[in-house]
Amino acid sequence: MKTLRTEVAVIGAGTAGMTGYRAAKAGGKRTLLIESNVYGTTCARVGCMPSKLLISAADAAHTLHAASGFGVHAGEVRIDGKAVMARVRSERDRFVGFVVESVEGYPAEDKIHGHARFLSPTRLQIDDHTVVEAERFVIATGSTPIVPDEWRAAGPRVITSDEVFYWDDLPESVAVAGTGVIGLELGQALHRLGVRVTIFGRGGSVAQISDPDLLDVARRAMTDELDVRFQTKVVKVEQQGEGLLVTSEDADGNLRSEQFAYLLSAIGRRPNVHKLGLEHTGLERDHHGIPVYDKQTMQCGDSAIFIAGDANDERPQLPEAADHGRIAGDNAARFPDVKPGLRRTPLAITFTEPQIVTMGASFAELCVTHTGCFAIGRVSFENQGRSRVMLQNKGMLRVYAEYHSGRFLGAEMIGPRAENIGHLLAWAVQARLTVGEMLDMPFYHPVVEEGVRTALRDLAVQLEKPPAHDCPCVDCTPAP
Ligand SMILES: Cc1cc2nc3c(=O)[nH]c(=O)nc-3n(C[C@H](O)[C@H](O)[C@H](O)COP(=O)(O)OP(=O)(O)OC[C@H]3O[C@@H](n4cnc5c(N)ncnc54)[C@H](O)[C@@H]3O)c2cc1C
Ligand SMILES: NC(=O)c1ccc[n+]([C@@H]2O[C@H](COP(=O)([O-])OP(=O)(O)OC[C@H]3O[C@@H](n4cnc5c(N)ncnc54)[C@H](O)[C@@H]3O)[C@@H](O)[C@H]2O)c1
Repeated sequence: MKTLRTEVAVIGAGTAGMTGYRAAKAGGKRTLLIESNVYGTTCARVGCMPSKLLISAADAAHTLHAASGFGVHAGEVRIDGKAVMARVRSERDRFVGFVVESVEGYPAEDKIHGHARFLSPTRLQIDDHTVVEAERFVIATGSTPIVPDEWRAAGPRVITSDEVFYWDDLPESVAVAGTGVIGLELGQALHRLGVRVTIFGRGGSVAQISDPDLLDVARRAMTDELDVRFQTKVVKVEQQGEGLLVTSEDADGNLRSEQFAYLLSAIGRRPNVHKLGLEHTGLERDHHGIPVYDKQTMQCGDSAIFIAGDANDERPQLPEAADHGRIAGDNAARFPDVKPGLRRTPLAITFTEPQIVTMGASFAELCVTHTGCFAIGRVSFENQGRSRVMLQNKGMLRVYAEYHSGRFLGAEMIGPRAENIGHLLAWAVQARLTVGEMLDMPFYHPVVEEGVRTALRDLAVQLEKPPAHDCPCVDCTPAP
């Protein structure tokens, strides 16, 4: 058994681990980066990039279908599944290549391959070949898709997003479990590429939306196009021939069994904190087993251990993993003189059509932090000028601001160009603008942003009224 001594050990070479490694090195510390799997990160290999590649192919197919609404007829649309998947894989490999190249640029003596597990607060076991003794640690171990054991038992046709981007061809049919971000993004993309898709939602949630009024609009938008069955659970999965027999149960207890080529489990991801030997660190952990940590410094208690990225489950998105990693690596180098790092305004985008975006404080969060003291403005995109012009007139924006100060707090939206509007509004939240200041900004014509102005004007009117005796959260039941 080899023993290595270092100042900082970073566990996991994903986005958070790579930025953590670079920050600790920039802080002047001898740093080891430990990875148990292949290099390339979840984002580039099986996450953000390949999913957006698949969605772009689906958008191309959809544009052809939607063209007839403008009187433009493209003829018969033919989707070559092998060509679609070949582009997804080859472009994905290109992105992965850049990441791998970066890691290859790190000095060989800084990298160890193997699964890391804590033996004590200062020692790690790497597989069965090395013990690493370190003064400080960054846990950046990412997350893993959840698949219930009883589904897994039905064999290899039960898959997760990890497998989709290795397909050579598009399958005939896919059942998707989960109406979260992954279920809706991939479910809609596959549907638009000609795959028979049914999406099962055990409740009524739609991606990250928490505003009940918006949820209604979003459920309608999704069911208008897709076979989404809300309040319907997958209760049994059996292997049948080449595929699967999936039995579901709706809210009235009706059972239905259908054949699909695959079942895609998109019911969430679990932080990789369970096979890390955390019980040997003395760290306090929450009920999910995640060490209790400070969201500004990423420090676990007052220890020399920091946690970053999906591993801490705070905001499991790529830009957050990078920020967490930078803060954790920097503070590992500075320990014990840790300092708060830059945390940005929350921004989450679901790349469905219509796109879904939340930024700043969500409706559900405001119901806790601003009970009775936030106002709501809204706009529907159904009759919004530019949205109708583009035949994308679906969705709604709900904007929130604080009474008295008029400060803009956040928004939730499903609608056209939401990825861009989300950025605009997130910047306004971070700049601590008031609704009045936002309305003083320029708005061109005819643009979707004029819809934002309508919502802000509505919000300004609501802010003029005295706060309702009823908290606006009377209908604030937790998102199902
Ligand atoms: C299908 C999909 C689509 C997504 N799309 C988007 C998107 O559009 N936009 C967005 O912002 N985010 C998106 N995300 C989320 C984003 O990919 C993740 O939040 C981000 O990649 C997490 O980075 P990370 O560094 O925390 O984890 P990872 O990149 O997973 O890195 C963790 C690393 O730790 C290693 N590891 C784990 N345990 C150990 C151990 N004990 N010892 C050694 N190594 C270990 C793992 O092998 C892995 O390489 C998507 C995710 C998925 C799955
Ligand atoms: N565009 C993006 O930024 C993007 C894209 C994909 C993934 N991601 C990240 O990946 C994370 C994981 O995505 P996800 O879609 O797997 O999780 P999610 O938390 O977004 O959604 C999981 C869904 O599964 C449902 N569910 C949970 N248990 C279930 C069960 N037993 N049966 C049926 N349904 C069940 C939940 O109600 C929820 O609707 C997200 O939180 C997101 O941060 C981001």
